[in-house]
Amino acid sequence: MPNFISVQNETKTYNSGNNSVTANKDISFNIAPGELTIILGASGAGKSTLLNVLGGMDKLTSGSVNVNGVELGNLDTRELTTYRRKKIGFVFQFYNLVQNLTTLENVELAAEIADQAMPAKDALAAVGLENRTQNFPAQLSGGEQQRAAIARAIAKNPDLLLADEPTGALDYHTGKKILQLFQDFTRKYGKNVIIVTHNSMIRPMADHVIEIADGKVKADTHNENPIPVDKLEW
Ligand SMILES: Nc1ncnc2c1ncn2[C@@H]1O[C@H](COP(=O)(O)OP(=O)(O)OP(=O)(O)O)[C@@H](O)[C@H]1O
Repeated sequence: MPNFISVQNETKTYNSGNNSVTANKDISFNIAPGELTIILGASGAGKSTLLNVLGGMDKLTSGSVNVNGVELGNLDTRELTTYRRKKIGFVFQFYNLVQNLTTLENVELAAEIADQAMPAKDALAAVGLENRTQNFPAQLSGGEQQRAAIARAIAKNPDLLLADEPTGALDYHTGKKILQLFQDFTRKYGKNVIIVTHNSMIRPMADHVIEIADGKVKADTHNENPIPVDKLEW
């Protein structure tokens, strides 16, 4: 089976004034279609940089990053914007919902920019928020806001769902329910999810674990039998 993602010698250097930081150094790995992947590493290891490159929010400095046949290094800024809008769903640690729009409107807004969007109400039902569609983000708990953010991401019907520390602001039980949604999403739709985290305790839930340290790949392993999130303890 061809790879869904192929990263070869990806390097990302940030230059500001006289300073330059190489956040990703010669990173290489492959991801198969339908995999739930965890990118694991300590703070500052370069995880968010890698996720931002995969999601088209940042341009790689050198190497090659191919996502579902799209060679990201060949895209200009406009093409990268189209890629980001149409192909990728994002979930962030602090939800990033638009505060003056209702839950439903937040999801509709994202669905509008995608080509094959799912109805916003269906996406909200998939995350168990069908009864909160008219509430504003401030009227929802943290866990509910993250559900809304996941609904917003999956409503785009993306090729790839990227989540950066999606449980970082949530308590243990709420965080677990959110992780369950990601696992359900991959299993139900056969789509790829990549979760970036520093929490190594959740690694058994993934099909594939890529460990990053000091901007490099430290380990690249697969779980033969990933554990359902409800069986996971940490
Ligand atoms: N836009 C930027 N400009 C300059 N340096 C940056 C930028 N983004 C990240 N860096 C630097 O790149 C390195 C890796 O950062 P990155 O955010 O990718 O790490 P991380 O593993 O996601 O860390 P954390 O878990 O704390 O978010 C750090 O030294 C960081 O300061």
